[in-house]
Amino acid sequence: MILTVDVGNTRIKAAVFEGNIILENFVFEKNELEKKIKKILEKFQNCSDLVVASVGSVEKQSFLTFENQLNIHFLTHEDVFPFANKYATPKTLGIDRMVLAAGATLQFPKQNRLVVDAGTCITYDFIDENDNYLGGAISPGLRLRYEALHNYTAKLPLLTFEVPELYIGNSTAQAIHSGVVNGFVYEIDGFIDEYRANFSNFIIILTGGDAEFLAKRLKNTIFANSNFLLESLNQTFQYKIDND
Ligand SMILES: Nc1ncnc2c1ncn2[C@@H]1O[C@H](COP(=O)(O)OP(=O)(O)OP(=O)(O)O)[C@@H](O)[C@H]1O
Ligand SMILES: CC(C)(CO)[C@@H](O)C(=O)NCCC(=O)O
Ligand SMILES: [K+]
Repeated sequence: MILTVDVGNTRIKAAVFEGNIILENFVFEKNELEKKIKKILEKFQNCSDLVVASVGSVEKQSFLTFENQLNIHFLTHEDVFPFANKYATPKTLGIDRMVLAAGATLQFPKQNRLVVDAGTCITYDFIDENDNYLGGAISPGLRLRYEALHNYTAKLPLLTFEVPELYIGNSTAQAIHSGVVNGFVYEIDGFIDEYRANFSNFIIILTGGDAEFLAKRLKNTIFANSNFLLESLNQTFQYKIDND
């Protein structure tokens, strides 16, 4: 059994795998990290390896208390990945994006792949059919957009996600919901259209905290899987074992 941990900028997600099957999913806050992992390992005593991708402030040290229970793999740029990294600044590429790209490369061989991760930030990652990672885009995620409008103005309230009734928002609240939620959907559809116009033989994978909502709203049809990063962590680890 493998315990995979995704430390995002907002929260931590984890899953226990037996082969390719998820036995259980977990979501928790950073300050609960040690307590929660301890609990997971009490329940799943056959876990042999812990695989972590962290883009948050959690460092490798936070996992070392579990070192005598199982092997710790804190993924970095030094690990082996199944694609050629053509990013101009490969060392600053987020480890979550590298893991997503690895999952896309391994799961969807010999085709162009676009991974859209709608989390704290929206990230777009493109790996071509020859397994070259080319880059993509980073933009503010849904909640970040609501927060930015409030934090950087005097008059805009902090609202939480609500599906707008209209695209012509007829009140402050409806205008904000329309701008944030419709803008978010239009952005993603716009990017997908652009990629589709330039590449054929093409798969789009959608994941992240807002994937479920998006899957219903996008005009483009896509492969949506909220667990794609955790599944990709499991696959990246298997790949590392086979190729190290
Ligand atoms: N309970 C929740 N807490 C925070 N965000 C949530 C929650 N449920 C859904 N979301 C949505 O998920 C988005 C954050 O996504 P996610 O949890 O994947 O971010 P994250 O933990 O920072 O991960 P990553 O850094 O990998 O994007 C927010 O925009 C928000 O709309
Ligand atoms: C963009 C985020 C915050 C998304 O989680 C993460 O991948 C990150 O911190 N990336 C570093 C910058 C880059 O990927 O080029
Ligand atoms: K993200």
